[in-house]
Amino acid sequence: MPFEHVTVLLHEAIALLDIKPEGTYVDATLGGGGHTGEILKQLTTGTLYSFDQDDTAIQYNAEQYADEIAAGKLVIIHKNFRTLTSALADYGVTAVDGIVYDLGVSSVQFDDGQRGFSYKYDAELDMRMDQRQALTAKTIVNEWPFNELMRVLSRYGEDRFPKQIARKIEQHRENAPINTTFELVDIIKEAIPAPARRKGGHPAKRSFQAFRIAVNDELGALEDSLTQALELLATDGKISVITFQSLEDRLVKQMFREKSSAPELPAGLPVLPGQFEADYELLTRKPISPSTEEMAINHRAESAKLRGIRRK
Ligand SMILES: C[S@@+](CC[C@H](N)C(=O)[O-])C[C@H]1O[C@@H](n2cnc3c(N)ncnc32)[C@H](O)[C@@H]1O
Repeated sequence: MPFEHVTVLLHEAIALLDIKPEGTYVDATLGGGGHTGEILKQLTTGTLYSFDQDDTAIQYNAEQYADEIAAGKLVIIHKNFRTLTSALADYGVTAVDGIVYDLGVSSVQFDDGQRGFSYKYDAELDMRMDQRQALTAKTIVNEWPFNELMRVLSRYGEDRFPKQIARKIEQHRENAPINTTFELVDIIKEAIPAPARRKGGHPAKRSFQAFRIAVNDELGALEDSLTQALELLATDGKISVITFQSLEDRLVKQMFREKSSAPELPAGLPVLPGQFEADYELLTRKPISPSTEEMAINHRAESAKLRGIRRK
């Protein structure tokens, strides 16, 4: 099956890394291998370590980049990127020159009717990026208590009706388990007041996003991984991150801002030059968005934002 994922901000994200041909790089989100391919083109004696937790992405790229893998130029790692430091240490890597993140799910995951990510296809409620993981959307929807459901819906979906949706889920699952995406869509539609149902896109969009983030602990994994990535950077090393929704973007923005701000000066003490400077600098004061041309040909690009940071 062809892996039909159109890479967003391909050149911009890699340009921010300013690749050294002999350097050590990480693609934290291999997917269809778009960013990986771009980095590989620029490496001579350097090495790229590419992570994905999804078996489909791993299999596809193992074939696509068989020559680079055989030559030792590319190492594919089938792990969650929250294990960044330990997974790289397994290969003797303790410092890197650049890391790229292109977050979320790929079009292949989203459009695979069997994976349960989309409200457009009827499937078992799954939503796992990592097929080896135990927790699925079905467990969350059927077993998590009302308060947890409400927290997930309001925090990760910024849903307008978290209480109503959580209540409706609770009522339905008392009678019979909620097994499929379409059953969940119907319950969400039932819970949302009629006038609101017609506004702001598909009524289940926000709730599906919320459950997907919870199943994959996307924000937790990102925070853990970025904390490690910042420490792994060598001097002049860079990170570029593409986000697709406001919660992720806020997290990246805050972490980068904190790292690139000078520590507070102790009152009254003499300060030596350079003593109280931040160790990192922002490469993007404002996030970079895709061009109107890119947005016109790829609707996934519409919400994308790219941020970068450099270790001094
Ligand atoms: C948007 S796609 C990346 C597309 C890729 N940059 C390209 O050009 O084809 C995101 C990929 O990252 C993977 N992914 C997301 N979160 C992950 C995590 N915490 N650990 C490992 N892989 C993750 C997903 O499985 C998916 O394949």
